[in-house]
Amino acid sequence: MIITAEGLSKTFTARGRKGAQTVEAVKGVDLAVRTGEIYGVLGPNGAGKTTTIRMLTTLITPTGGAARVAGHDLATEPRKIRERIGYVSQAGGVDELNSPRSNLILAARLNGVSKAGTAARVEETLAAFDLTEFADRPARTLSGGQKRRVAIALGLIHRPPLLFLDEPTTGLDPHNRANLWDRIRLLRASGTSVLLTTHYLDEADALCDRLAIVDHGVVVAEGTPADLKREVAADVVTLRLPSETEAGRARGPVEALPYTREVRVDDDLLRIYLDDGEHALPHLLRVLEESALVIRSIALDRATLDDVFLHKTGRSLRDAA
Ligand SMILES: Nc1ncnc2c1ncn2[C@@H]1O[C@H](COP(=O)(O)OP(=O)(O)OP(=O)(O)O)[C@@H](O)[C@H]1O
Repeated sequence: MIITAEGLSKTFTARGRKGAQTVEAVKGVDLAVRTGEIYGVLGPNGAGKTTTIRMLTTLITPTGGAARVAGHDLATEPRKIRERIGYVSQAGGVDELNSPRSNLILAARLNGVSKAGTAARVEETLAAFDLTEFADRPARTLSGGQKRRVAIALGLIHRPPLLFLDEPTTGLDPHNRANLWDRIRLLRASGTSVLLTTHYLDEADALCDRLAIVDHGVVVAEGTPADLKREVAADVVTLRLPSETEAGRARGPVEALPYTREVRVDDDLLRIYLDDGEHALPHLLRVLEESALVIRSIALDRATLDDVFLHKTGRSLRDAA
């Protein structure tokens, strides 16, 4: 394991005009991240993802719990941890007035790359992130995607075995997101372990080997994307009925069917979780017709991580975000 955390927690005390207020940002998180995997922490805004990353990267002290990161104890060996990790914050840490090359030279020297080795390391890193062409322009003149690549290159200049990425693709267009996903996969292929936070369902699904879904400072589910979805159901049939009352009326007959795993009513929508939607659908419709229920529309989809979030928290991650 490259990261293990047990009961990690953080309570902030914010002092305002109304006196001191405490916020339990993280409430006892357990994590086990394997060496060489891309591990995702998925959750809505305010779930405690950044706070968790800031604790694991030694930037803030936990209120409770313990962790080992890259082979060292968080409480007693923070300096050793810092030598072995890279961290790319949401803000990115790129000095906009300076060029990618100067940014990288400074990061290399700050992170203990030898003076003699710095020039070659910087050139390699610029090339690996397709930055050579813009290496000497002030970073403020770069596009969002290019700037993000500089930020990640900065986190990797000292070749850490573990990289933390806080919301790496937020604000990027689909092309740049896909490009960054490929780069993160290349990192894994070269043996680097990656912990990233995201609130994008598709990102967690497509990119992460395993993930923790967090909400209100706790882990509500943990596993591979496929296992998490399988736990809920393979398929989701969504039926739109004329009203919420009608949807409620449909619930009983549908719940009674042997292959139904779970049914949710959401306004005039009836969401039915089951394992073989294609085969169940004709039967399902017949049962509803027998109950004289009118169906306005039908959709059959594979279960998503949003269904997992809904199942665990009662809310959709899309709404929660
Ligand atoms: N320094 C602080 N003082 C007080 N409260 C804080 C502080 N930092 C974070 N919080 C609170 O802790 C909670 C978790 O915040 P955190 O930034 O970890 O969430 P997040 O999941 O990373 O959200 P986002 O996706 O918006 O970055 C929030 O309610 C936030 O307002």
